[in-house]
Amino acid sequence: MVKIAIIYHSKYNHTKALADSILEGAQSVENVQVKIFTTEEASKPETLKDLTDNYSGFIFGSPTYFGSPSAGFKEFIESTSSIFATRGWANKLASGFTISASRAGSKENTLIDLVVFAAQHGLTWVPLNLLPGHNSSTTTESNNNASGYFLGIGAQANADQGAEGIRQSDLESGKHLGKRFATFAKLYQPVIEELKL
Ligand SMILES: Cc1cc2nc3c(=O)[nH]c(=O)nc-3n(C[C@H](O)[C@H](O)[C@H](O)COP(=O)(O)O)c2cc1C
Repeated sequence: MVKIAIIYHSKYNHTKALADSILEGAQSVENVQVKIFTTEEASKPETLKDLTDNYSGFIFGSPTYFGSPSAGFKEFIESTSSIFATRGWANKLASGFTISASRAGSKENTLIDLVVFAAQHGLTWVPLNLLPGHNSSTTTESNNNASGYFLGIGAQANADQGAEGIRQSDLESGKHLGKRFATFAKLYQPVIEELKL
């Protein structure tokens, strides 16, 4: 069974809600097992070993704090140093998502940081592949990928609300990414096996 993991950090549950929507999309794909981890859980040595030995791909999620991944997510990044050194994640798949209060809010920078993290591990990045949803006089924020990101999901949540303040269209984008990533992981599995060190 192909296994994928969603690994996220969230202080106020916005990133968590987005992670849950990705989980829902990924679970709709047969013969793929998907598990969700907080960065705290994922950083434990035994979990890192399990992720390295048994998983084919990771979807990374962090809120955008001051235009970059949160300190919690960065701690997770740094906990993977020994895997980096032994190329334990090389040729597996990765994708990513972030959320912030502003429509833009410097989210692109967070996504780029996630791509660089993945590239340093030799992970192969799966982009969102949704057209920008809200870029004309006839579109609204209720269209998927309303903020028009390409690398991954750049979602928006109102600063004065909990998970109910997240755009529904972003949660739909989450389901899209989960389903797309799980499908990729299933089809890509022979490549991962072929390229195993
Ligand atoms: C320390 C801190 C820094 C933040 N920096 C940004 C930012 O750079 N851009 C932005 O649009 N929102 C920013 N926000 C708002 C958060 O990105 C937003 O509330 C997000 O949805 C929180 O996700 P979480 O509930 O998963 O922690 C910041 C919030 C905090 C607490």
